[in-house]
Amino acid sequence: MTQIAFIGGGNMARSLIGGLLKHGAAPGDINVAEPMAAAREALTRDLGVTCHGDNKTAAAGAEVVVLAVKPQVMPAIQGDLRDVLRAKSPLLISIAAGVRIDQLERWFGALPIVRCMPNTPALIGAGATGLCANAAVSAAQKAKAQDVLGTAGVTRWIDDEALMDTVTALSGSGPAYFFALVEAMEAAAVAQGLPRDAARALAAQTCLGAGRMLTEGGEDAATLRQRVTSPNGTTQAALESFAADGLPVIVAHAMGAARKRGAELAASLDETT
Ligand SMILES: NC(=O)C1=CN([C@@H]2O[C@H](COP(=O)(O)OP(=O)(O)OC[C@H]3O[C@@H](n4cnc5c(N)ncnc54)[C@H](O)[C@@H]3O)[C@@H](O)[C@H]2O)C=CC1
Ligand SMILES: O=C(O)[C@@H]1CCC=N1
Repeated sequence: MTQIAFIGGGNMARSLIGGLLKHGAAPGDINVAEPMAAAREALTRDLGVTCHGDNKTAAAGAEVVVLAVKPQVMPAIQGDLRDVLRAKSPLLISIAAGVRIDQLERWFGALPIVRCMPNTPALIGAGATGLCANAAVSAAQKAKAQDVLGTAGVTRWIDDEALMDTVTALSGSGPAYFFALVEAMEAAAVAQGLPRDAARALAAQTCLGAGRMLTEGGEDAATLRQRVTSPNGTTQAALESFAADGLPVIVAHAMGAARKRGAELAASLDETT
């Protein structure tokens, strides 16, 4: 089996490792570098993977190295990894928001690099990941990256790297938009008098059902929306209120802010490295 190293053992690493293990990867083939002792213990206890306090040891011998640290931490790990990466020239996969392939090449060397953007539903195998490769990635390595991220859910290759910040704004951050909408729906229902537990259960199941119809039914969101909307009915009243309050503009602004923040995160790293 492929030896995979994760640099950073936080939320996303845990989600991706969970997916790999569910799809037949052996815990012994996965090494994780994580500076926090409590996080290392939890990863070993819960997932059976081997954890290390230093990045170099974790990455040594790996065929695939997944960089799962915060964007701001990325430049700080180059010193640990540069030599070990040069020696073996593994496939480098970065999941960091904003961080560009040219920056990764500058910090870690001329390696096969895949920049990708997964999301937290990877934890339950329902993730969505956009991937973008540099020219050094072979067809076999592309398939390998697809295998690693594919265990977490749906994958799409993005040819134009500039669009990775849009992928981040759409599916990377998207689960949080969805949760914010659910919070608002629950709060409105409670304000109208519904008990909190009923509001929570009905909102969650509504979202699950709607999500499944989108992914399993083969019809687009507009068609499904129209089917709910009886002429002059309750849904029409709500949707007209959304439109009057500018929902599409609100969403476009929010996704613009997310995309801009991704580019800013990367630019701030150019200033310091
Ligand atoms: N949370 C999310 O929804 C998503 C996050 N991402 C990206 O994934 C990356 C990780 O995010 P999270 O897992 O949410 O963050 P996290 O904070 O849960 O995990 C980062 C881990 O890196 C460790 N770390 C810190 N310094 C380190 C070092 N020098 N060497 C090795 N490990 C170190 C931390 O102790 C922590 O456990 C970020 O770059 C983020 O942009 C990508 C997609 C979705
Ligand atoms: O908020 C963030 O920066 C990360 C990237 C996408 C989701 N979480």
